[in-house]
Amino acid sequence: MIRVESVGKQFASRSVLKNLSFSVPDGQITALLGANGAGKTTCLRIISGLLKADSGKVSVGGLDVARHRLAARRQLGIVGDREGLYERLTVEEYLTFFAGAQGLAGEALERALESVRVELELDSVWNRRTKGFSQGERMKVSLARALIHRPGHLILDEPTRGLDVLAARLLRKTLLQLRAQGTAILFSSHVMAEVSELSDSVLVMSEGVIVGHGAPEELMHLSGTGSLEESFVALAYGIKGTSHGEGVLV
Ligand SMILES: Nc1ncnc2c1ncn2[C@@H]1O[C@H](COP(=O)(O)OP(=O)(O)OP(=O)(O)O)[C@@H](O)[C@H]1O
Repeated sequence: MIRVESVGKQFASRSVLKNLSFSVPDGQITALLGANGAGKTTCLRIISGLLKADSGKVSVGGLDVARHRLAARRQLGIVGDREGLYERLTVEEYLTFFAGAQGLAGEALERALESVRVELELDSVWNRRTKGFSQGERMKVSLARALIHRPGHLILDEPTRGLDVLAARLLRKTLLQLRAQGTAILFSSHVMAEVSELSDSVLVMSEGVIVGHGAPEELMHLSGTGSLEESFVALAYGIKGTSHGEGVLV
């Protein structure tokens, strides 16, 4: 489980996260929605230990991220929004490097490599240098890197951005398999169809606070709207959509 408790963050005295609290249970997919600039990436970076919160606490698998950063990171896979691949390395070399950094060696390392190669359909690029990789190829390698040590928790920042239909489908299939294996998954997205299809639970963030939390159907019911998109717009912007797509302030 990932727990975010009363987290606050400011940039140059501007509050970006305000007393934020939520949890991401094991074996569930939780979506984090919000308008541009709502604070999603900041929140994901704090959970990942890449950024320090000014106040509050984050734990991953019971480990406080600020106090036990490395141990918490071992329990976490991260697919970020600006992934750097080492362009001179082949996929196999790149993943071997990260697997080594996670303490994998010998047979365990071989098994881990084999497992992500098959699961993420990496055969055709396995021995290619990553320079010039397409968006879909980059995503698969990033996901393989995140999963190489089989973490119990996975965080993804807009993972389907720029992906074609097949790559997005492979990603969704992988996330559903991981959920079935008990992984706690948190992903940010702007794509409502994908959020509806994948999520057990949705968090709607607006200006650094959670303004809605529940199963997609619950949010639709609570906001009295007929679709997740309208429900999101009502919660995140305070605008209730009409059947013509126009909006009125509530
Ligand atoms: N390092 C930083 N320094 C100053 N301000 C920052 C920094 N990082 C983020 N911000 C600001 O914090 C706010 C939240 O940014 P964040 O990237 O978390 O939003 P987001 O919800 O992920 O947006 P998007 O959907 O556009 O990716 C924005 O106003 C952004 O400009």
